[in-house]
Amino acid sequence: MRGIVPSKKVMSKLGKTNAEFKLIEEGDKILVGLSGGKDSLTMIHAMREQQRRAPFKFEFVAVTVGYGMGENFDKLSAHCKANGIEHVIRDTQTYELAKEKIRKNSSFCSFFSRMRRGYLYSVAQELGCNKVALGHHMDDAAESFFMNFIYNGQMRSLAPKYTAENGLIVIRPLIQMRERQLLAFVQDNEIEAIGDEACPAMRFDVKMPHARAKMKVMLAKMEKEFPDLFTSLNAAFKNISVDSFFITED
Ligand SMILES: Nc1ncnc2c1ncn2[C@@H]1O[C@H](COP(=O)(O)OP(=O)(O)OP(=O)(O)O)[C@@H](O)[C@H]1O
Repeated sequence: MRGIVPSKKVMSKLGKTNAEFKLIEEGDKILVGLSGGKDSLTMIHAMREQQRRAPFKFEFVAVTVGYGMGENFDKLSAHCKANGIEHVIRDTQTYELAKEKIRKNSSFCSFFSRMRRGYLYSVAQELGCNKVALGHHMDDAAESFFMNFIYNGQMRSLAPKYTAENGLIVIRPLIQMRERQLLAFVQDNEIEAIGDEACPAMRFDVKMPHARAKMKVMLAKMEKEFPDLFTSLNAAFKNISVDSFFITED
């Protein structure tokens, strides 16, 4: 089954990122995290097409983690089925476990994300996957970079590939793509994506993820002033002069 094919630009970025960071390799079995948002939806279609084109064989399965909030994933399942993509749904008690945090009005956004990551890893192991793919893109990497810089005093971003403590390899095939490319993919193909309001943190009137929203606004302003900002950031993330920072000798 051919299914929906992402644009040439998306496929070429995926191919280049794959080759550059050796993300997908012969014999891989990859768990692809599918939230139902535009990013992970683009990712499953791009990987499906990559599987068709690549001269090597790999398998993948889309996995959706529910938060125990009565989410309905029927449409998402039907979409995967119609496009010949294996889809596994796992519901969890994350919401129940997070209630205490919600009562205390403390940040539970990161709690959801930590719990989700843990579930994704255990499902990956259960399904015999050696890699986990996440749909983060260049805008996410830039926002994370500036969030860490401004709020935490750290120089960190989102790596295209790393090995988690449990030995699973985490890959981010969309990391060199812009968010607007992913939005265009779902719009052009009239794919119904879950919007930002589906982020569990947005469902409660407490502690919204202000920091990320602020970074988005700041980056948009900077990009207006410096149109090549993201191209530069992408290059800078590969061109790090560690020696030029304040490193102590011991
Ligand atoms: N409920 C979920 N089940 C499975 N994987 C998920 C889930 N939520 C997020 N992920 C994975 O983690 C990645 C990053 O999550 P994040 O919350 O930043 O994305 P999102 O805003 O839901 O975006 P997206 O548009 O990718 O779906 C997603 O792209 C997806 O690969």
